Amino acid sequence: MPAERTSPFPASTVLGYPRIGPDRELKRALERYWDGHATAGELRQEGARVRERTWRHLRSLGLDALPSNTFSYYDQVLDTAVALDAVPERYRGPSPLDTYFAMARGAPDVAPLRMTKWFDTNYHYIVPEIGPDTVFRPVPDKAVAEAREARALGLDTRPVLIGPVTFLLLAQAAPGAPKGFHPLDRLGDVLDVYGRLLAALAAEGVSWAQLDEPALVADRTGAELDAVRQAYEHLGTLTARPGLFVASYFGDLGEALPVIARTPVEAVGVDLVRGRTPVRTLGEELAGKTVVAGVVSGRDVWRTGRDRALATLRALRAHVDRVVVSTSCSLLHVPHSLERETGLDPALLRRLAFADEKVAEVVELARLLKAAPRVEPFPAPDVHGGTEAGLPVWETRSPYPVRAAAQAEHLGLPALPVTTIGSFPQTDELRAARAALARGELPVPDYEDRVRAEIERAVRVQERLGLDVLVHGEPERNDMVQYFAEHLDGFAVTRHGWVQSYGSRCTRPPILHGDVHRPAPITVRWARYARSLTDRPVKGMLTGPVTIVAWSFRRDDLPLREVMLQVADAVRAEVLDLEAAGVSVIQVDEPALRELMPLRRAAQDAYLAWAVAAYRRATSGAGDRTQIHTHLCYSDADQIIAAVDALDADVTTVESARSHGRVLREPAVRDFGRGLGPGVYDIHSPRVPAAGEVEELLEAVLRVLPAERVWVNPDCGLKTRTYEQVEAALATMVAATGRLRARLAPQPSSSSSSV
Ligand SMILES: CN1c2c(nc(N)[nH]c2=O)NC[C@@H]1CNc1ccc(C(=O)N[C@@H](CCC(=O)N[C@@H](CCC(=O)N[C@@H](CCC(=O)O)C(=O)O)C(=O)O)C(=O)O)cc1
Ligand SMILES: N[C@@H](CCS)C(=O)O
Ligand SMILES: [Zn+2]
Repeated sequence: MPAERTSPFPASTVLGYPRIGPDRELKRALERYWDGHATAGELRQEGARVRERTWRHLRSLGLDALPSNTFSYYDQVLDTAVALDAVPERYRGPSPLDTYFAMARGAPDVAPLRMTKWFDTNYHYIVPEIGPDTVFRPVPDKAVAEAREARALGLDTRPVLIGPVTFLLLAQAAPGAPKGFHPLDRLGDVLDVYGRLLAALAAEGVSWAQLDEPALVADRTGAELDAVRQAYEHLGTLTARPGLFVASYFGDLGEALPVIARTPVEAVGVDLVRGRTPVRTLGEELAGKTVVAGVVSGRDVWRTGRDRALATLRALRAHVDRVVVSTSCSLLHVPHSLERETGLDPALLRRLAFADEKVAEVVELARLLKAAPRVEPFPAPDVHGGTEAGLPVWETRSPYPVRAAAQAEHLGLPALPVTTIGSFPQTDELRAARAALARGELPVPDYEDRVRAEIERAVRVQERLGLDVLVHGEPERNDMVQYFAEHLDGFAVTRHGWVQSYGSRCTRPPILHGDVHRPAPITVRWARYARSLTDRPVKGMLTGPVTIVAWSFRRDDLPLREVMLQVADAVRAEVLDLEAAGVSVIQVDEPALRELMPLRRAAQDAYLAWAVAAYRRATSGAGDRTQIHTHLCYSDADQIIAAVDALDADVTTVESARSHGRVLREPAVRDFGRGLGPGVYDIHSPRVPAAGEVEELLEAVLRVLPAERVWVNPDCGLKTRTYEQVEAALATMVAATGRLRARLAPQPSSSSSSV
């Protein structure tokens, strides 16, 4: 019996912890290695330091059960693919580390695997590729090594892997897989390998393993629920294995709850912050199991309501075998610690908790739970989401065809206009200057001179390469959300509150804690300056209300749609000011539109209705001659193309190259009634695309869309690239466009079918 073999789950834990390091040590080590300034050994040493610090620190905070294998050099989904040896042959390189980074970032002659959003967070994972012929093999090295490493420090840990069902649901079919194949078809083979991974962990003396199954909080088909049953029946009945803890997070288990409850796994993790399942139901279903109760939010920065959390824990304990106090999900999504945030208003500071403070809350709640008398089962208060009405929209724009004609006349652009998404490389010098400005070591006028010089550099490059709609390059911005937060009332920003976004890239999500107002125009000055440098149109560049809210930690005392409305009004005012300053093309980015989408279908239409309304409220003040652009990236735009159309932007640029033109296969794209720019090169990889690749993608676009509505642009902004890479890639893009224009020229009014 597993129960005899397994020691009880300790009283407090977290599902995961930030891994970038309190000073972003891992980020720096990775980038040094990638730039050739550090050896693999030096990178490994830094990794080991980050892990050791994490385990020791968590124990010093009083946490009982420590997770391991939550460290990653790039991404935990990629790590799980490697643990199953699900490595496409084209990536295999001279060393496992090279192979790993080739999958994540590409290599000179091979594009990386697709990267996309991790559920509804701003974290991105690498999408594994599984085909009918993928040969799985257990590679327990990393998980075993980390458990061993911690053991050498005198600390027992619980290795964490992505669970088999979530892993396969998140994977995509390998190129060349037969139509109708889905990675989940390989469940049987994958389970065999998970079994062997678990056996290796048991042989290492590990008493518990955590299998993350966040995919179970979204709607699942009967076949998918059968897969859950099959997976955990199989793994649960293995003899050589640690105790099994299946962790769900980001919502309710819903119909997966009774399925998982009837399998022999010993522990189940439930999200009691976002979940709405009554405690009584959870208790009845999970009676006889250990419940890892996620009462401390891993998705926000607010302190936990102690009394309410304790009441939930006590109610749960009345039903189930054992209650472990935990976070609702990994703490990967919040910054390390408040300790160094000396600049925050003390009144706000008292309301906040970052990862370390949340760990302390978990520990304290476990202590209080232990001390609290047992209660008879009673129903905890149920919380209901309620329905939310749409936002009022102020429609002032004419129908698209009227606007399109006015804009064509006003802008006089060629066929297939070439543009970029907004940012140009953020050079080390620029970042250093901004850091010096923040320290008070660089006077504001000197900093602004540098920004002006950067704008001029970006404009000259674009003119020289022959782009049609220019951008100013966003050099004055540290981040496309933080910059606006710094200029709006109602937000606070942190000094060190870094959260990983993908690989080594991080953001400092602002804290939206009060009513939002725009005290003064934000972008107009720089837009004016950029316009003064050139005769070509320069896009005004704004971040949309959905994205500003999505990428901030937001207040929870107002409904989300009301918070968004306040931000939409601030953006609307900025659009009007840009227009009044003579800016004829204004881009309002909404890359996070898809991200905030509820995971359950029942809530999605209502969300899209008010998210779209917020966007339209922000942009509908613009006159007909003003061309409104929007941009979405990593947004699985194919899934929401109808809502994207409803944004009513004149031009939409979307990610496409990194997902190999997937968006083009979406039937709704053919019906997309406005300008569309499916990205023709992947900016997230240092690789410069070959001319043939760009041209092929453009040809594919032109087979689907009428040429008069096609725009040519990269997948996303260029801030993470170098000028050298950008100039080469943009030159390729412009040259490919020139060749296609020449082929279109004899039939200027015909559609794309001739291309
Ligand atoms: C487009 N994306 C964005 C997302 N979310 C955002 N909030 N912003 C985005 O742009 N989500 C989806 C996508 C992909 N995600 C990202 C996320 C992050 C980056 C990125 O390049 N991040 C930078 C940090 C950006 C920043 O805040 N820069 C600041 C601070 C720079 C810094 O580190 N300064 C040093 C000192 C430097 C010196 O002295 O020389 C320091 O503070 O220690 C700035 O420029 O001022 C990153 O490096 O991770 C890209 C895509
Ligand atoms: N305008 C932004 C959008 C990124 S999603 C940029 O170019 O970086
Ligand atoms: Zn983007």
